Amino acid sequence: MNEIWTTMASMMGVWAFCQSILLTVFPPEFRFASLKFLHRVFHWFSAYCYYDITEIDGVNTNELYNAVQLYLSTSASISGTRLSLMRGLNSSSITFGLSNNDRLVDSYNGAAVEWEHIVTQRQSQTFSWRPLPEERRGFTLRVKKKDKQVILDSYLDFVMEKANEIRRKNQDRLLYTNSRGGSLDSRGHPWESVPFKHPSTFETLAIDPVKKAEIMDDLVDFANGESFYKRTGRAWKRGYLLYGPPGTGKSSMIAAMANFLGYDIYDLELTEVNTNSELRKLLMKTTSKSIIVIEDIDCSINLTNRNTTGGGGGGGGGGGGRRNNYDTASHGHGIDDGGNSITLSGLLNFTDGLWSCCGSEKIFLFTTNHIEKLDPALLRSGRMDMHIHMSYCSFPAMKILLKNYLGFQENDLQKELLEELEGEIDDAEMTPADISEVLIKNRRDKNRAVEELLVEFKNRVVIKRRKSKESNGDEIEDEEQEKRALDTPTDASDQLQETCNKNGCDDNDDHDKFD
Ligand SMILES: Nc1ncnc2c1ncn2[C@@H]1O[C@H](COP(=O)(O)OP(=O)(O)OP(=O)(O)O)[C@@H](O)[C@H]1O
Ligand SMILES: [Mg+2]
Repeated sequence: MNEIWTTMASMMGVWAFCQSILLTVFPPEFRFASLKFLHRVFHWFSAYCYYDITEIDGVNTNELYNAVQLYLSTSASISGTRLSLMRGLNSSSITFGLSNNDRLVDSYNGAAVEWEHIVTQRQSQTFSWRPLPEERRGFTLRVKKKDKQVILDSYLDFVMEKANEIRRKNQDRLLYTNSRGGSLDSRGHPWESVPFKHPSTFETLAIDPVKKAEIMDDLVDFANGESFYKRTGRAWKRGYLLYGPPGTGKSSMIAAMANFLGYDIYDLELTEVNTNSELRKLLMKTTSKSIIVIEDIDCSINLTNRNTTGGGGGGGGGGGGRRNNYDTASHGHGIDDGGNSITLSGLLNFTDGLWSCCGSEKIFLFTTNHIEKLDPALLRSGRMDMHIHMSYCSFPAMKILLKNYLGFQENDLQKELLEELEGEIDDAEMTPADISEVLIKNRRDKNRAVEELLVEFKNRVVIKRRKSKESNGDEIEDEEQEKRALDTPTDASDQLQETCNKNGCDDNDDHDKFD
């Protein structure tokens, strides 16, 4: 090792000596050409080659730079003497880094490499579409020429992989949003992020335990499926569609999935994105091991017609915004996309096209309250691999809520009470959100909470029966009116007119009915 350093030092000495001779002896016009020549000769005889990894590559942030910085932070913490310490906004731990113009030696498969961190002031602001940082930062990697191949083939991949591992370990997971639409910030990112701290997990999620186990197994298979996806020639991604009424836990399920897998979430607000190419750019800037979510897909843009480029059509809940009411949303007609020209085919390409596999290990997750409004193209296998119905609270799911909210185990409750609850719950059609409200309200008195829940179930069943009786009554009345009209031919046209006025049909339909 010492010998290498001695040789290096003497070569550097020779190089410096030659440079000083050149600068003093030769006239200025020869200096540049001679320096270039000497430089070449020096590198020709040198046993090393050098690679520069700059922080900003053109206008984009160089991910390799960030990865190297993070990777070196683990080695630097052990061996460095002068280190810069960092704690990221979203990080829960401190990382170490090389100070400006400091060096660090690393080894990989028996090959020694040297990293140097180089920071210089940016001379003058060159023209750019966005402001660039004041400092120009980069790493120089020095590798022996004989080790060049091994370093280029696998060391840099190893560095990237290790950096991702460190990032996941150090950093709290992030929730990204595209609130700026598709425009980029000064480091070229279209996404803004905040720490993701949603407490929902599969333990707290009240859904049927068999369904829960199935979903968890599917997620584990996906996360461990790198070789499977490679072998079968499929992009390493999976699509889930969560559908069901509001308050059944669709958003809670997304958070539980992210917490279970340790993935970041990209919450894509489609109404903020104007074009298909903006959508593609957003996708390109998502990282691996992430869940890309589009909530309320039926309300985001008009997705019922592949050829429609926004505006008109019958897709959503109106206004391009989120809908809050399950019942009223179903009557929405048309949609004003406010200049949004994303098409269904743009979205399909986003989830399924060539671009969807940039980066890997990504989950696409759509939610909707109205699965019947979605285009079949969006639902076919391969796009949305698993359709998960989030339904009204079932008896097994209710037991999970009783346990989580009140600390009840199954044996803590009287058998008769449990049976009564079981008998009513399906007819009551209450969502887990409704049930948890009752439990939270009465959580100081557990027994009262359960009694109140039973009362609520019974009330709902009564209301539901009354409503269905009323609507049945209306139907019977209509039928009887029509029958009377047919039985008394002289009054028929008047009677029918009355029925039609009530139901809103036009003159042409009348003839069909009579026929
Ligand atoms: N299956 C569930 N398990 C546990 N808690 C639930 C479940 N469903 C709903 N909740 C509770 O109800 C609240 C609302 O649930 P959530 O936002 O996940 O419903 P959602 O299906 O996404 O509704 P929306 O369709 O309106 O977006 C949450 O705070 C959560 O605590
Ligand atoms: Mg939701």
